[in-house]
Amino acid sequence: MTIDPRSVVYVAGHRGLVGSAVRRRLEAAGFSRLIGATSAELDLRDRDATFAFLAEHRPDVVIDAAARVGGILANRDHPTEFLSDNLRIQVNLMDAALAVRTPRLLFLGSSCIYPKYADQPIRESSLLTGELEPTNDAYAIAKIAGIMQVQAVRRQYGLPWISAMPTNLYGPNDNFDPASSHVLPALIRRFHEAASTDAAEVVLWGTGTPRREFLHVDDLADACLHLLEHYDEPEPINVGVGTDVTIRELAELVARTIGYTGTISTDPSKPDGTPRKLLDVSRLSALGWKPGIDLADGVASTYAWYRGQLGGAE
Ligand SMILES: NC(=O)C1=CN([C@@H]2O[C@H](COP(=O)(O)OP(=O)(O)OC[C@H]3O[C@@H](n4cnc5c(N)ncnc54)[C@H](OP(=O)(O)O)[C@@H]3O)[C@@H](O)[C@H]2O)C=CC1
Ligand SMILES: C[C@H]1O[C@H](OP(=O)(O)OP(=O)(O)OC[C@H]2O[C@@H](n3cnc4c(=O)[nH]c(N)nc43)[C@H](O)[C@@H]2O)[C@@H](O)[C@@H](O)C1=O
Repeated sequence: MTIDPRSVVYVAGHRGLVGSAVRRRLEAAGFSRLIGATSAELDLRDRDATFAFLAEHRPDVVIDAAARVGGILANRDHPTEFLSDNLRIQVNLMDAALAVRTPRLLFLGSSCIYPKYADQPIRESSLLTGELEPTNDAYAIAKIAGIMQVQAVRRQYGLPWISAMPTNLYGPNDNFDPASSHVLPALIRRFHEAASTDAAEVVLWGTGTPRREFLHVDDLADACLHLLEHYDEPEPINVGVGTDVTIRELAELVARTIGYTGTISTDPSKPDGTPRKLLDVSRLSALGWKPGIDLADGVASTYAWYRGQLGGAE
């Protein structure tokens, strides 16, 4: 299924890590009729406003990259908002898209939808086979509901909507706030500040032993376009790189990239989360897609981007 570059594409959440990368990828592919709205302009939790926006623009394609997103502590400490906001955002968006019969929609979930102790690497068929990781169960349940909504619309209305489940992402426009960010931007900031101040020690949350898989967001954006053109099944499809590292290994890579030579220690009073969540990407590979940015290069370019954002504030 080729997507005509003259299509009207609504990227919900276009200023975020994922949405901004998807926009860049679509622009590079010649799409010129991209629409978007900030959360201040259109709060997707507002059902009437969301219906009015979709009725006005009638997009050919909707990519849902709008969500309340955060790292392990933000998820653990704000389950109410992670459940309620995400349910409302995705239900309103998909109901409004259904009302105007949007022909193609991509819903983005996350690898945290799978059971905490799923067999590794995690196949899509692991969904709903075991207990969730408690630090992000509220968020995961919202995302699982989104997958179900896509499947229900496909079954009842025959629209070729799809869901993709990315692994942990990073890249430009990530959230670098120490309290609410994911691990990779958190470590870039912490090691940068430690190197700048000659700090003797950098402390990692948790034990440093959990394993995570990291995908550069430009690769995810490329995969999103590939899926819109090549994937049309009700099951969600995993998007990852197929390899993972321990958090300590990630920290050592970030330290090397930044030139930090002090001690790296751990704080086991902070949660580890799930011990491992490596995605099985064989279904995506069979569609002819593979990632292009390796982790060391991706960390280096993201660090360069971060420094660029600091400008004169360093
Ligand atoms: N980051 C990661 O590691 C991963 C992310 N994902 C998924 O990718 C998607 C995007 O995540 P990511 O880009 O990282 O998140 P970001 O926080 O970077 O971006 C989220 C975007 O959602 C928008 N948004 C939030 N709330 C609302 C609202 N009420 N109304 C309208 N827009 C809203 C924000 O808009 P504004 O800027 O205008 O406020 C923001 O641009 C999510 O579905 C997430 O689950 C999946 C796996 C891993
Ligand atoms: C994408 C995914 O993101 C979340 O899950 P997570 O993978 O556990 O996310 P995380 O990136 O925050 O942590 C990864 C690991 O890293 C360790 N860690 C060390 N030091 C820091 C640190 O400084 N910050 C953070 N955040 N983590 C740290 C941390 O203790 C953990 O062991 C979900 O809530 C869910 O929202 C989701 O879908």
